[in-house]
Amino acid sequence: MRGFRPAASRDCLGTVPLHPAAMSGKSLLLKVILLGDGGVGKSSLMNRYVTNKFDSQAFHTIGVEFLNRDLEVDGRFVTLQIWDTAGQERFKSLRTPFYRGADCCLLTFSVDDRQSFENLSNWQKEFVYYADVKDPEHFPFVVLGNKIDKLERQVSTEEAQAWCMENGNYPYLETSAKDDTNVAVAFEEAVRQVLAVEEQLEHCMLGHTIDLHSSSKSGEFAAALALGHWHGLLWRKEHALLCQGGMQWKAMAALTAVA
Ligand SMILES: Nc1nc2c(ncn2[C@@H]2O[C@H](COP(=O)(O)OP(=O)(O)OP(=O)(O)O)[C@@H](O)[C@H]2O)c(=O)[nH]1
Repeated sequence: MRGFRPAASRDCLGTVPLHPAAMSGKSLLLKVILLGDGGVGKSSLMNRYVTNKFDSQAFHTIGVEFLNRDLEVDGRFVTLQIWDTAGQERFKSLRTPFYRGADCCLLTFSVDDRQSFENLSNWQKEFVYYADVKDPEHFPFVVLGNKIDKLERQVSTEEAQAWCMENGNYPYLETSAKDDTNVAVAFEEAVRQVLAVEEQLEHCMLGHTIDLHSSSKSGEFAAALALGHWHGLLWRKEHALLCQGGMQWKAMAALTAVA
């Protein structure tokens, strides 16, 4: 039986030293959130990635906690703010208020725990509802099958990949926080997914800014699309306030001008 430790008392809350790019305000702050059943290894993945430590007797999380890590992905400097949540049902009311403003959701299960895999849909729905995601089809989810170091699996790679394909074509990665397998790759993939959405948004905004000055039908269509995106991307609003000179600021400024 594992013990409990209130998130607020965890001594690992905090940040690693910022990269110079982050300190100069050129780093993008991205909030990613780890969701999944209690015991699948969310805290272990976060701690492995940020502190490179693994605790075989990890405590259950109560509420939420977060750690920051700076990284560079495809030439972009990013400060990743990783939010670890309590997976146990009894802590639902403590974790859900923290979903809003997330840029990416890492849906996590354990490959040796079938129930945790079957609960992925519930986690996805809970996130969409409490994060108030207006456009779930385009929200960047990444699915992690953790504990692949364990010999007895209850979920095959093929089955997990099929679920990802059917539920939004999400990237799927198999990880082990214990062995440090694919942990960095998983968080980098989360960043890539967010950046891909950002690039689409920026591309879209550039197009709309030009078209809105036109009185043509295509201009009207572009305006409708722009406003559609505005509503679809309202979930980003709070996050934009947290960004440090990243793309969101530019995108939000453009959207405000359009609206
Ligand atoms: N073998 C193995 N054990 C792991 C791995 N990741 C985590 N564990 C163990 O699984 C147990 C649960 O890990 P946690 O990281 O606390 O799980 P969690 O998802 O954060 O759990 P909650 O805080 O209850 O939501 C701990 O005993 C960990 O040591 C892994 O990759 N392989």
